[in-house]
Amino acid sequence: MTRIIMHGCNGKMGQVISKIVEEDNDASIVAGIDISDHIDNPYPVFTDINTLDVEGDVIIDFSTAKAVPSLIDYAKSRKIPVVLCTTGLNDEQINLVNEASKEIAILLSANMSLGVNLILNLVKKAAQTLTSANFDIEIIEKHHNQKIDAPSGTALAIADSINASLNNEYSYTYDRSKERVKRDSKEIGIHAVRGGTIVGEHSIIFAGKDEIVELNHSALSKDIFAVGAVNAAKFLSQKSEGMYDMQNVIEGN
Ligand SMILES: NC(=O)c1ccc[n+]([C@@H]2O[C@H](COP(=O)([O-])OP(=O)(O)OC[C@H]3O[C@@H](n4cnc5c(N)ncnc54)[C@H](O)[C@@H]3O)[C@@H](O)[C@H]2O)c1
Ligand SMILES: O=C(O)C1=N[C@H](C(=O)O)CCC1
Repeated sequence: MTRIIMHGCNGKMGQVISKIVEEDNDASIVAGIDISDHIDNPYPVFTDINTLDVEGDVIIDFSTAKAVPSLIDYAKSRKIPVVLCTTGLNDEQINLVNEASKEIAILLSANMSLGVNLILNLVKKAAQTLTSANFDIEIIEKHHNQKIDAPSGTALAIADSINASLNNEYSYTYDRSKERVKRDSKEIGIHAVRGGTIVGEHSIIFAGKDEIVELNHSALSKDIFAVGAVNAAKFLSQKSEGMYDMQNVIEGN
């Protein structure tokens, strides 16, 4: 039985995970943490992480980037692994996470779904083949109107995966309205759309002379992220210090 502490338990993802775990015989949520305590949960909820006195095997985090430093401090002090799913972390917060992974197990992933993690691999092959024939690369992501960060963590992870396969020679362009110039061949355009209840859509467009190759992923419910996060929590609860990602969970190593 994996004992989960749910950080951000009263948010949209925290509540989806709470439902998924209720039907899971191998996991339970033993405590939640949320600065907003307006929901009745079947586990105790703490509004301040430093008052949490319930033992757990792993923390799942879906909160906000600002909450990450105190979460990491707590996890280090208790030696608890963290599945970090919050997006929009700045460089300082990412450095903090990387440093902490020398002491505890951390799994950092902008997208917990199987499909997006497959796409992170597929884009590498597509980018290598198509850029050698001068194809341009653009990424469009669409999310609900409650999302704070833009572009999505997933769009950035896809761009990073492509760029790594191209010797990190590409730069990212987020806004074409500022300059009246043609696009550079070594750039990846990244564009965000926000509206309604769109769960999450990502399109990677490779546009060449007279042909276009497009890879698409559509999330039809938040359950796909929750299932991935619970699988990751079970996996990570058994691991010692280090930095992990969803590839480790999918491959079981
Ligand atoms: N990795 C993925 O697969 C994935 C999937 C969905 C969402 N996300 C990311 O997860 C994050 C949360 O998404 P959401 O849709 O659940 O957002 P949400 O706004 O519905 O929930 C966030 C929750 O965190 C709580 N919170 C804020 N500050 C806190 C603090 N200091 N301590 C504890 N709790 C705090 C809020 O009160 C809220 O209940 C976002 O960054 C989002 O981009 C990642
Ligand atoms: O709903 C969100 O917020 C999501 N955020 C992640 C991102 O920023 O990539 C993953 C998809 C859902």
